[in-house]
Amino acid sequence: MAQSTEKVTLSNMFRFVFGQVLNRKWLLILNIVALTVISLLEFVIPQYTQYIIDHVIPKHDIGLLTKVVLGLLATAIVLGVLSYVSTYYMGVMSQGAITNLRTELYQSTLQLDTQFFESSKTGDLMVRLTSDINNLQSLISANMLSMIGSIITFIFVWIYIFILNWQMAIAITITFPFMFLIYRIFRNRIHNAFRAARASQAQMSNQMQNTLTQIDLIKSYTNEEFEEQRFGMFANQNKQDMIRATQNQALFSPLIDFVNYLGTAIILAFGAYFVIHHQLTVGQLVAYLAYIGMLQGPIRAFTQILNQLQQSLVSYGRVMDIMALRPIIVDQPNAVPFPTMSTGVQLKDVSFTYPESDRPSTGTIPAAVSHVSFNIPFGKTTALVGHSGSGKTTLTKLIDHLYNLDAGDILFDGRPISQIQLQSLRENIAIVSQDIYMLDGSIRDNVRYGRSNATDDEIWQVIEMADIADFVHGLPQGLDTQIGERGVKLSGGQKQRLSIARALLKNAQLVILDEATASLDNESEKTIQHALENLMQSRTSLVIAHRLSTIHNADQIIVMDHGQVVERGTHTELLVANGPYAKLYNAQFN
Ligand SMILES: Nc1ncnc2c1ncn2[C@@H]1O[C@H](COP(=O)(O)OP(=O)(O)OP(=O)(O)O)[C@@H](O)[C@H]1O
Repeated sequence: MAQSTEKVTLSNMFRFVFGQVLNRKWLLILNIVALTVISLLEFVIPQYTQYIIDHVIPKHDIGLLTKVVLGLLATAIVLGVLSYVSTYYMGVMSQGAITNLRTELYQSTLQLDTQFFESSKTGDLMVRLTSDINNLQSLISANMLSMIGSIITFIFVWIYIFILNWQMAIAITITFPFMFLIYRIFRNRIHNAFRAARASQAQMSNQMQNTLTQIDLIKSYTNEEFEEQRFGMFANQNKQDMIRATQNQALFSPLIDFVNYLGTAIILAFGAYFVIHHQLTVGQLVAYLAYIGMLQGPIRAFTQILNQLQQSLVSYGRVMDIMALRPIIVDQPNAVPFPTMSTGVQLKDVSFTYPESDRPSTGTIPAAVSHVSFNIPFGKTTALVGHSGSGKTTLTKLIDHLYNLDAGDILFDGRPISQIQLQSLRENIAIVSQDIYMLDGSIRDNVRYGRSNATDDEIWQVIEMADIADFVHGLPQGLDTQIGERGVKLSGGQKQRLSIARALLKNAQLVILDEATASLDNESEKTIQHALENLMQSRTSLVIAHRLSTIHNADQIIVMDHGQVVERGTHTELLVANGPYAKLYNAQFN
């Protein structure tokens, strides 16, 4: 997987998030205008009070009082309307931006190579796609936009106090580096604490995900308590990480306040000195202190927002970890569609070792397949047998181009796999494995996943061929019957036949059966065998089987051991040769 090297910095994060808002720039402008007018109106409202106290009451002018009160109410109404407009459109803007981001992240995740998914944890990915993206959403909020105003105020006031009294301005400016230092120290500490908290949240989410999908296993081994403890451990870790973050936040604000008070004390000391020496009037000192207060306001607001920024920054880093990845397996510029086969598939000296990231941390793993050569002749059935771990499934993944080869080549009618368009390749290969995936939906949805534009007639045709038509006819809602997440309402054999119907609908040129009947008993296997024969009929097929009884009739049998081909021939030839195949066979039947 190729990785880009964009840094996780505040400016990159803002560019990334606000990049999503720029295509709605009128909404952004509307919001900034609304927020500015709201601030102005909020400033005006106390002026009404002041006016009534200072001018209306002394004059006993009831007419003026009515006007001023009506003016106050009118201002309040405008304020309310603007506040509604700004909150509503801010929501529209941030939801739109976040939906875009989430969709973009989802799309780029789906594009990634199999290797990425085999080495990632689902729970962690879920957290990145949901709550990490939500954390970015808070960047597009009224608080964040009002920060822009605060920064402008800060700059103006700072320049203004220099003009008023440069000595005191320098004195107050001396406190800024301390604030900056505190900010730097706590920024890292809060950032690290939040990063740890996100990681432990991902572990919690993984644990939940695993438990919910393996609930039968947990119940049958009565491991509820064990899983509860494991979850408790992750939840506790998350609690501690969050407490650490809170502790740092709690320390950070008072420290910044202290430096602020230090500044005020310095101004009071200097100011009083200047007043005593008649270099400053009392009124000027009071005004100066008021301006210092205006300087400190944005700093305090910023320190509060820092917490949010750090959370968002951690999430941004986690989102970018995925956004920055690019799939390695992509179409070459000269790639062509899958050929209409007439000779078959040829594996030539194929070698492959799983990438470093997929391996267990201890021990070295040898090549999963090494120097494998054989043909899968057109229209014939080739069987692949061998001990567990001998590399059979790996070969099917290589044929489906889920991984790049380390060496050698796989040719489809003489055309190298690297020169065939990925989508076209996978459209022309149907894989039925023992892991049956049923979608949350109807029988029709599940079968039609093989070809999205198939008609009901075509669906019935493949259901017929997969020997499951009687069952589907017997259901009250026929094709519309919901089979629920992971097809819980169907037996293993029924699910397998539906997956065969799906593969039949795909009408692929090459069919791969990877232990397709391994999880079924002998009886079910016999009924499915017929469906499988229909699937393989007049197609080029590769069949992996542990139960050797199922591949007697294969046109050729390839025997694998430790990633290498050790024998090949028909069932009869291999029995006569009395080699590894005969050993496997005798072990099963004697
Ligand atoms: N995703 C993976 N990452 C790392 N190593 C893997 C991965 N999948 C398989 N392996 C290793 O590659 C080797 C070949 O595995 P493979 O699944 O191809 O064997 P197999 O013959 O299909 O086994 P079985 O009959 O048990 O399904 C094994 O040593 C296995 O541990």
